[in-house]
Amino acid sequence: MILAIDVGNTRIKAAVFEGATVLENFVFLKTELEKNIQNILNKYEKVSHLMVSSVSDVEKQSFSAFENLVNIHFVSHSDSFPFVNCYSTPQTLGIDRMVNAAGATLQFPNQNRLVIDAGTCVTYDFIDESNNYLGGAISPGLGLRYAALHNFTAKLPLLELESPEHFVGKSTSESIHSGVVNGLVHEIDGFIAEYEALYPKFIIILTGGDTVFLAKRLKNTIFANSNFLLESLNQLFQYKIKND
Ligand SMILES: Nc1ncnc2c1ncn2[C@@H]1O[C@H](COP(=O)(O)OP(=O)(O)O)[C@@H](O)[C@H]1O
Ligand SMILES: CC(C)(COP(=O)(O)O)[C@@H](O)C(=O)NCCC(=O)O
Ligand SMILES: [K+]
Repeated sequence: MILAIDVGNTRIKAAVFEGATVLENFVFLKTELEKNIQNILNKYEKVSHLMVSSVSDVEKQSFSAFENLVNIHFVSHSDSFPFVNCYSTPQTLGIDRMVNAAGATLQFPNQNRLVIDAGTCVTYDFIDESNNYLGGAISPGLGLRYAALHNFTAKLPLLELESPEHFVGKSTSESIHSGVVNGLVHEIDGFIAEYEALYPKFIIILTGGDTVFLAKRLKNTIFANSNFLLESLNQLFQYKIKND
């Protein structure tokens, strides 16, 4: 049994896997990391390995309390991945993006793939059919867009994510909701259209905390799976066992 842990910039997501099956999902804040991991390990005594992806300041030492209980693997740039990394600064590529790219490569062989991860940031990652990881884009996520409008202006309130009622915002709050939500939806549709001009055929995977909210608003057919990064960690673990 393995416990996959995804430390993002907003929160931590974790899942216990038995083979390819998810037994349970967990979400918690990094301030409650130790307590939550301890509870999970108490409940699932058969967990033998932790597979961790972190893009936050949570490092390997944060798990030192569990070193005697389980094997801990922190995914790093020096691991082997099932794709050729064509990023010009491979050492600065986000580990979460590499894990998503690994999952896309392993789960959807021999095709072009675009992974969109809508979390704190929205990341776009493209892996071609020859398993070359080409790169992509980073833009602010929904929460970050709301926060930025408030934090960098004098007059804009901080609003919670809401579905815009009108495309033409008729008040300050309607304008903000339209700008943030329609703005990101158009961005994603626009990116997909640009990739389509370059690659006639590719599959699209949407993941991250805003998957469900965004999926129903997009034009294109996509695989929407909030759990894709955790599932990719599990697949990368199996890949590691075969290749080490
Ligand atoms: N309970 C929640 N707490 C925080 N964000 C949430 C929650 N539920 C949904 N979200 C959405 O998830 C996004 C964060 O996604 P997530 O993938 O968890 O981020 P990260 O991996 O960067 O920590 C936010 O933009 C927010 O809109
Ligand atoms: C872009 C990110 C901040 C996304 O983080 P997230 O939204 O998953 O919390 C992360 O992938 C990162 O720190 N990347 C490093 C820069 C790069 O990928 O080029
Ligand atoms: K992301």
